[in-house]
Amino acid sequence: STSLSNTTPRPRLLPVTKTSWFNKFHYGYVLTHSAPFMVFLHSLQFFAFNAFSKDASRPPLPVVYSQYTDDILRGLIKRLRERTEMLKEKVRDPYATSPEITPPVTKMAEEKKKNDEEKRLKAKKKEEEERREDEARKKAKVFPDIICSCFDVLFRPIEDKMDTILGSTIDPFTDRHYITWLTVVAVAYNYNIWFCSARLVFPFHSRTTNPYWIFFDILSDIVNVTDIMVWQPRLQFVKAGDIIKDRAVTKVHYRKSQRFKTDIISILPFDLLCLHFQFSSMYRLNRFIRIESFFEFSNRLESIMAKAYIWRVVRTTGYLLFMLHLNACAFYVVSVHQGLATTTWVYDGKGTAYLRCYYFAVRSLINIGGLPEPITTSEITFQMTNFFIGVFVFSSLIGQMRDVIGAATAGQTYFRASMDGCVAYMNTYTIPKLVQNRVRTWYNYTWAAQGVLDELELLDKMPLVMRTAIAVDINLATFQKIALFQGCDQQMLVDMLLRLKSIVYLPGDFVVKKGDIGKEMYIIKSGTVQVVGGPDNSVVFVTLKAGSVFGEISLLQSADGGNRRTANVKAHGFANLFVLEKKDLFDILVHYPESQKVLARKGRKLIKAKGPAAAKASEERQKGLTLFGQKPPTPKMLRAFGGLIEMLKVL
Ligand SMILES: Nc1nc2c(ncn2[C@@H]2O[C@@H]3COP(=O)(O)O[C@H]3[C@H]2O)c(=O)[nH]1
Repeated sequence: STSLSNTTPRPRLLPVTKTSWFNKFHYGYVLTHSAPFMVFLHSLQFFAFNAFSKDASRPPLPVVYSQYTDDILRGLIKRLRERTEMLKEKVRDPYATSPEITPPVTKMAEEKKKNDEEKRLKAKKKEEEERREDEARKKAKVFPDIICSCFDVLFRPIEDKMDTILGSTIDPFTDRHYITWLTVVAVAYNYNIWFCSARLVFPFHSRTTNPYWIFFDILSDIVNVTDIMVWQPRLQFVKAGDIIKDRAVTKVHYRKSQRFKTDIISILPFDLLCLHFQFSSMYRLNRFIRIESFFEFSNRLESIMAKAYIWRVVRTTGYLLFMLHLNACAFYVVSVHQGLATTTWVYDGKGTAYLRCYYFAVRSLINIGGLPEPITTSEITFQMTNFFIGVFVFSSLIGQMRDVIGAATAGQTYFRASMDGCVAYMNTYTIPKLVQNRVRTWYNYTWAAQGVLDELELLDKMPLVMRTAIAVDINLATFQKIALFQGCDQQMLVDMLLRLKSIVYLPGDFVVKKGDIGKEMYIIKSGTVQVVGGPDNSVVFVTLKAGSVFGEISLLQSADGGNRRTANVKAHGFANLFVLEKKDLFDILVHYPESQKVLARKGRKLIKAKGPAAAKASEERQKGLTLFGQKPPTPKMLRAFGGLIEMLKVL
């Protein structure tokens, strides 16, 4: 075994000759039969070597009696070693290749399995959806079932593809993809109503232009069909307050609707009649009834636009232009019917027909005047109708335009009216010009800074949850940074936000005056205020910036009877402040005992921090600059906080 355990070549004691296969076999036979003799010889040699060796501690050199056996055994050991290594490896990594274990488990195989599973689930879901859809359709007796089935088969691949892009259903109010798509549908609708009517009347069809018309007709039809088959069936809707997002149900809901019927009628391809009759846009007039798609586009666009009035103005202008377009078409028809250039009133056939007729329509409908006198009965009837349409329809459209613009500038109008009213009032009571100017400045600055005079009035009609969302969005981040409120309950901060009032102070205005009774505290939204004192309040002790709180001392010490302001605070530039009234603060704190404790602790700390200022003040008092004359010493303040807590407990 000593000789076998080592793979390095060993010195040979016996000469080895090269042998044939027969000799090897024969040699093996001899080896097995003469084994006892060999063992004896080996032992003798071992003892002799040990006895005569100079260095007995050295291990004996291995003896090879048969090169063939030695090689076989070495090969066997090598294979055993490799196998051991492989098994060790397998213990470390279970995915390692193993020859005796059935198919190798790899990550790729796992992924494939996962994909297959996903595909299977998807197919199952689809099957389930189709089954439910069939059931719902049978229940609802959707019209027209055969057409729907045909379209379903045709559009299934597109629907599947859209599933991955759009999701199985769409929220029609917020989904930007849908609103973009509606723009395409609105363009297609406008193409049909403007061009089909013009093509029907004016000589726009010719051999050269017809291919273009056909191309655009087909394009607009593709848009409409895609809208009906792919987009509309996946629009979510509200049923008994629930938003229905199940594709099978939304599809059936659409197909059951009146709109679907109108849509189907609007895309019936009467154009195919052109194959038999003359090419005309008359066969496309059914496309006009899909007007709801345009209104839907208009409403959705309006709801997402920041300045919706711009779209309203464009839309109303569009209505005006379309009325003129229809009138131009009607004028051309009447002219052709009478005979072009037969009278002075009809179109004389010169120049671009559409442009000339449109010009006539503008002059006639908007009652600009300067028109040739109608002569025949049909001319007089036409002109009279035009005047009536002009008076009623156009005046209402123009009135609508005025409303749209008026609504857009309503805020500005309210601000102007409010300011004018105030100025008139000040003039009545002959208020000094200086004060009047300050009032005007306040109006202008407040409008410029906030875009509204009274924020609370604006939010008043909203439900509490909406007001909270808006207040949190605008001010919570500022509040969380205020040292006094850090560690307070978040809900308490939200409650506070809802009671805040925004107010603007002009440069130099006194926000609080020393000795006044403190009824509210302030948080600076923007701008700066200064704590001032000394003769003529000319000494600035502290400048407070956005996010600072002031006016809290007189509020928090009121339980102890000390409810007077301890300093003068005036606005440095324009200061936009939040006001929190004392009553509101106390009402809120009653519900948050933990935050109340935190606030009391913070309050004590803040007062301590203001200690040096008070010390400075006392120094200055000696110099004649009384700043915090009535501010109580710190221990008293602590008692004040204690008193506040007691009072709140009683409350
Ligand atoms: N007393 C005092 N008030 C300060 C100081 N710095 C800022 N103030 C604020 O000035 C405010 C004046 O009115 P309050 O006494 O209600 O609350 C006061 C404080 O919030 C200071 O150093 N001392």
